[in-house]
Amino acid sequence: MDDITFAVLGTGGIGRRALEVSQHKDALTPVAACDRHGVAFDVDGLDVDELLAATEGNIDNEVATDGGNGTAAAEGGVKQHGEDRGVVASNQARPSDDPIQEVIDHGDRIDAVLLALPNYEHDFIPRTATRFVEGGYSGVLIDVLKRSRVIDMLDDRSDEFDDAGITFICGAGATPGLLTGAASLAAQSFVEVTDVDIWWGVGLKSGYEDNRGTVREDIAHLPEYDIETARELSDAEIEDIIDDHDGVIEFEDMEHADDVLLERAGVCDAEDVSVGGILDVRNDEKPTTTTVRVTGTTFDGETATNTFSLGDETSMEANVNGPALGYLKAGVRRNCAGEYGVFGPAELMPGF
Ligand SMILES: NC(=O)c1ccc[n+]([C@@H]2O[C@H](COP(=O)([O-])OP(=O)(O)OC[C@H]3O[C@@H](n4cnc5c(N)ncnc54)[C@H](O)[C@@H]3O)[C@@H](O)[C@H]2O)c1
Repeated sequence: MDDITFAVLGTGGIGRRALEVSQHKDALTPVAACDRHGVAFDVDGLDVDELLAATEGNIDNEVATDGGNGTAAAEGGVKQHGEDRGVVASNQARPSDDPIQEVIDHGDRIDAVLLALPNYEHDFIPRTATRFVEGGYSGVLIDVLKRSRVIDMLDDRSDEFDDAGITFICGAGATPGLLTGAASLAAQSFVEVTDVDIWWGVGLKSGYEDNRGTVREDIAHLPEYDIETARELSDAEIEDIIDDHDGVIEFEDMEHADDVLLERAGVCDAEDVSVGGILDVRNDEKPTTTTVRVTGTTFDGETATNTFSLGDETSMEANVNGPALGYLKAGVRRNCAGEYGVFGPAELMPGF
C-alpha cells in the first residue's frame, strides 16, 4: 500500500501513544496532531520523537471538549511544565482557537483521521464527524470510543458519510476493537452463537495522571455514576474513589459497544454480549487476564466455547493503538475501493 498520511485528534493518553506506535507500522506518516489548545501540521511528516518529548508530563486532558471549561474538574491539576499546555509545548505546534477546524482545512492532504477524543458528551465524536463532512473531507475517520449508544449516532450519519466519500470505522480500540474482532473470528466455528463474554484486565503503569480520560470514563460505568456525574467530579474526588477501591476497580455489565458491533456484523444478538473487567490504577501488572469467550453450537450439533486471551504483558496502550492503526489501514483499503459509510471492527473480519 502507498504511504498513508494520517492525523490524530486528541494528543492525550491514547493519542500520544498512537503517534508512537505508528512509528512501528509500515507506510504510516503522521502529518497532523492536535489537542484542545493547539495543532501541529507537517505534510512531510511530524517529528514524533520531538513532539512526544516536548509533551511528556505536559498532557492536556481537561474535562472540557468543545464546550469550554465550566466544570470543577477542568480547574484541576493538569500536569504542566512551562507556559505552554499540551501539544503547543512542541516546537512544531502552534496555539489555535479551533484546532479541529485547522485539521479539516488540511483534509485534502490527510488520508485518515484518528479521533482519540474524550466521550464526556456522547455526541462529541458524531458532531466532530459532521464537521468533517461539512468541511468537504473525504477519507477515513476512525475512533476508539467505548459506548454502545454512540454507534447509533454514527449510523444516523451513514448516508452523509456515503455521499461525502467517508469510510468511518467505529469502536476500533481494544474493547471495543481488538476483542470485538477476536470474538467475530472465534465465532466462525459456530452456526449459532449464544454468549460472548469479554473480561478485561488493565494495569495503568502511568497511573491516573496520564490516563485521565480513560479512568474518568470508566468510573462513569460504576453503578452509582453516569457520564454526567463523572464529568463533574474533580480530580481530588476521582483520587478519593480510587483510594476507596485501594486502586483496583471492578466493573460489571458495562455499556461497551462490542454488543452492538457484534450484532451489526451478524455474529449474535447484542443482549448476548457481556463486558466487564478490572482496572488497577496503581500497578502496571494486569489484575486479571483479558479473555474473550465465545460459546455456540457447531453445524454438527456440538456446543463449545472458543477462548481468546491476551498476554498479560501487553499494555492497554499497545492493545488500543496497535489495532486502531491496523483498522485505520484496513479503512484506507476500503476507502480506496469506494466503500463508504460506517463499519465496525467485526465487519472487517470473516463474515457469516
Ligand atoms: N476502545 C478502547 O479500548 C479504549 C481504551 C482506552 C481509552 N479509550 C478511549 O479513548 C479516548 C481518549 O482517552 P484518553 O485517555 O486519551 O483521554 P485524554 O483526556 O487523555 O485525551 C483527550 C484529548 O482530546 C483533546 N480534546 C478534547 N477536546 C478537544 C477539542 N475540542 N479539540 C481538539 N482536541 C480536543 C484533549 O485536549 C486531550 O488531549 C476516550 O474516549 C477513552 O474512552 C478507548
